[in-house]
Amino acid sequence: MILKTEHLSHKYGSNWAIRDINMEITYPGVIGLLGSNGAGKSTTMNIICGALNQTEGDVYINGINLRQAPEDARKEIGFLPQVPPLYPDLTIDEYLIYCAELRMVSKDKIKSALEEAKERCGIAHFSSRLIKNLSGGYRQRVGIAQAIIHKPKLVVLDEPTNGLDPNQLIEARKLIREIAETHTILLSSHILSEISLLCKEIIMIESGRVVFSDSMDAFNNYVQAKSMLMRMDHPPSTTELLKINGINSVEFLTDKQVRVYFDGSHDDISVRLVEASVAGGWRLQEIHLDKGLLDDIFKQLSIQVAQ
Ligand SMILES: Nc1ncnc2c1ncn2[C@@H]1O[C@H](COP(=O)(O)OP(=O)(O)OP(=O)(O)O)[C@@H](O)[C@H]1O
Repeated sequence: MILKTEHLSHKYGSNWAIRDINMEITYPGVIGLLGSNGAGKSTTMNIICGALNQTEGDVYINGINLRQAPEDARKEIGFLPQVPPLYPDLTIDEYLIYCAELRMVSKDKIKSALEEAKERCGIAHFSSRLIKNLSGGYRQRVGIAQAIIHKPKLVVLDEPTNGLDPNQLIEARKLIREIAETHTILLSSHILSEISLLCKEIIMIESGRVVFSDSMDAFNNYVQAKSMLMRMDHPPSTTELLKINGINSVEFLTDKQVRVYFDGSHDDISVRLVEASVAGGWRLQEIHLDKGLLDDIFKQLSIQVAQ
């Protein structure tokens, strides 16, 4: 068992931020913690990493109770908080050596741990560069390097891809996948597509409670798409679209983009739409499922959980 939380609850003042969070992670890979802003992701992660003391409940890292044996448990955790704890006036080497010492890496192993972490995160060529002179993407790599320098079993990354530009995003995802080959990663995001790109398993929280915990495939089956987005050069009229079996309403977003709402299987609907496009000369350029806004998914899940 890499991570287990039992009845984890926390309140700030008199307000519960998380309530009765139970999770068990026994497998390697990337596990996604998905939730809208304020759902309780950071609170949960801060507690798991020992940065915040929970009001109630227990955390076990690799079977060790975090409250009872914090030093032993923390050896098995690497943490990249939402705001990376970087020291801008240190060089990468100075900073990572400091982190290794904090994580109680023995003196004779610090040099090799440093080289390995830098190598894995692609920052070896920047060893003596001051952190303040690095781009956002490289700072994030240093943040990940400090989280793995002591080779923990569990690496916790709080919204690690937030604020990165498209190229940095691709690089960061690649790095996270590589790290996941040897560590279990718990990664939070409020962006469903980000989680689905990186994670095979997903834990979803809303208003401080777990509303879904299963594989990404199960999640995709669970969250049924009810609409489809289409872009065409010569779209038909609303009346024409409504004649197609299964389509129950139509919304034009622009004069070329339309969202159709349907009942039944989306495979059947897409076949019908493509056939109608060919027959009617709509010049279909794009068609894809619209999974809906994350808020709607949360609502759908919370209603099911409450029932
Ligand atoms: N230090 C604090 N004092 C009081 N309330 C807090 C504090 N930190 C968080 N909260 C509240 O607890 C709830 C959960 O916040 P948390 O930051 O854990 O959510 P989150 O899912 O990480 O959101 P975000 O993605 O916006 O960081 C929110 O209602 C938030 O306002």
